[in-house]
Amino acid sequence: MKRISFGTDGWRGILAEDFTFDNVRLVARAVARYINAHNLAAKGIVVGYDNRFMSERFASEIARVLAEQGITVYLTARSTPTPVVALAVWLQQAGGAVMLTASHNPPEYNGFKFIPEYAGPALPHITAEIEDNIRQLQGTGTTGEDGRTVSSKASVITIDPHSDYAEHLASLVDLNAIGKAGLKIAVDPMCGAGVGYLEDLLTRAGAEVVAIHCHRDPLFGGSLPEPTAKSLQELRRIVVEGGARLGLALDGDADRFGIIDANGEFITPNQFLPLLYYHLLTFRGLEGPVARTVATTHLLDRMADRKGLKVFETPVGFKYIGQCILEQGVIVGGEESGGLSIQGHVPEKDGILAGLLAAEMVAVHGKSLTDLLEDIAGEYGHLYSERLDVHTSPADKERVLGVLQSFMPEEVAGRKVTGSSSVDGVKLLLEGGAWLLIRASGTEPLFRIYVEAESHEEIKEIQAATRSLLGI
Ligand SMILES: O=P(O)(O)OC[C@H]1O[C@H](O)[C@H](O)[C@@H](O)[C@@H]1O
Repeated sequence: MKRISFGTDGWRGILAEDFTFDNVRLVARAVARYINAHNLAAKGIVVGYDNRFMSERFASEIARVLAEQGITVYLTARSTPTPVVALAVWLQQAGGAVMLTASHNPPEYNGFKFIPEYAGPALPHITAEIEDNIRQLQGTGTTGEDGRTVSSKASVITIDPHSDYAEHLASLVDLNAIGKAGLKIAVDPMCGAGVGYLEDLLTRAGAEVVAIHCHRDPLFGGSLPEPTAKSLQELRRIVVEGGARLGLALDGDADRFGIIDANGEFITPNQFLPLLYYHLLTFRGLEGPVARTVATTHLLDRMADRKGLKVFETPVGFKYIGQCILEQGVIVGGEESGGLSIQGHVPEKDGILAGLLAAEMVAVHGKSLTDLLEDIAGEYGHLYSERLDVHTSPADKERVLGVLQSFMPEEVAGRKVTGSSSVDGVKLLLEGGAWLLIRASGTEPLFRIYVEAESHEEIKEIQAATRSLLGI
């Protein structure tokens, strides 16, 4: 059996292979120990789940195990997005949450996220404590207990935070403007836990909504519940043929966003984050720093620099961005993989919020996102970015990790290395404003090579040179 560990965002495993009832009970016991050790049992814990195979059964088993350990459980009445479960921690003033989801992974996976009391993804010292608890429980042989004979010491209360969440979002987004603009918007929740959320909020705002993939399908129609350009072809077609002003998509647990503009172009997170920061600074008149991961566009830095504002650069993982939202007063924080949140919201990424903000921007500026991008390029110049995911064999992975330990070339593709960072993986800043980052993914068995430069040609050259330097 594979060692149970929490990666970039939670423990993920293949159903029936690693993700078994025994293991889920074990991890739930480990979380219970954490909650009890920190005197949070009386505050209770929220348990939510996505639309994956048997997620509801896993969730009720977790609820049972936690209640047996004397912890009050707030179990969601139906599948619920990760950001809604995070908000429920605030609403219930709970001691944390467990969210059953493998996010955008293939259908054969399920996963277990722990959201502590602060309502964002768990920081490494917290997941390390839970992992220690797992090892201790394994050591005492209590691993696979099914505990059915023990009676619950605490109650399991059913909750449905949908309407409170909708109300909260209405305080963060200008729904009136969306309604007034009479936008037609196509929505694709990709059969995930976000089904019903964007459709409901946009319809209530007064937009005309066309929605696809609004039913539960644990196989996600044969593709991945990941809102990328590749997987949003159908949404793209509906936007273009149906004359919609936007296409908005979510991943399997609705914490990530995917956006299609009126002309059918996929707006990457690295394009959307600067658009949003620009909107908040100029239109909403907010003034405050921004947080981005080390893998996310430096266009944000250009905007912040112009206003003398700070940029927080974090390792990959929204857990770090969430902390900047909580502690550094950033007005927006996000990452290239499609996560963002803003001041006033939970420090958890929220694809529903991101989609609504995109609609607000189109409504209030009266322009498409592509046109707004051109406006920004006029002021701050063009920056393009691309990520290459490179699979390696386990042996090659070790070799590449070894090479990366002292990877400091003087130049890459004929461009001098002018600076470096080891916040996460190896990041090299190149003359002329380009940069590259190589790191091992914490959620998939591969390396990611991220490059940002002023042209696509430059990106290709830097990618090729990096691959040949690393031999991958
Ligand atoms: O690059 P990885 O380590 O695979 O992480 C990619 C992404 O995985 C999850 O979705 C996390 O929630 C994100 O914060 C992270 O950016």
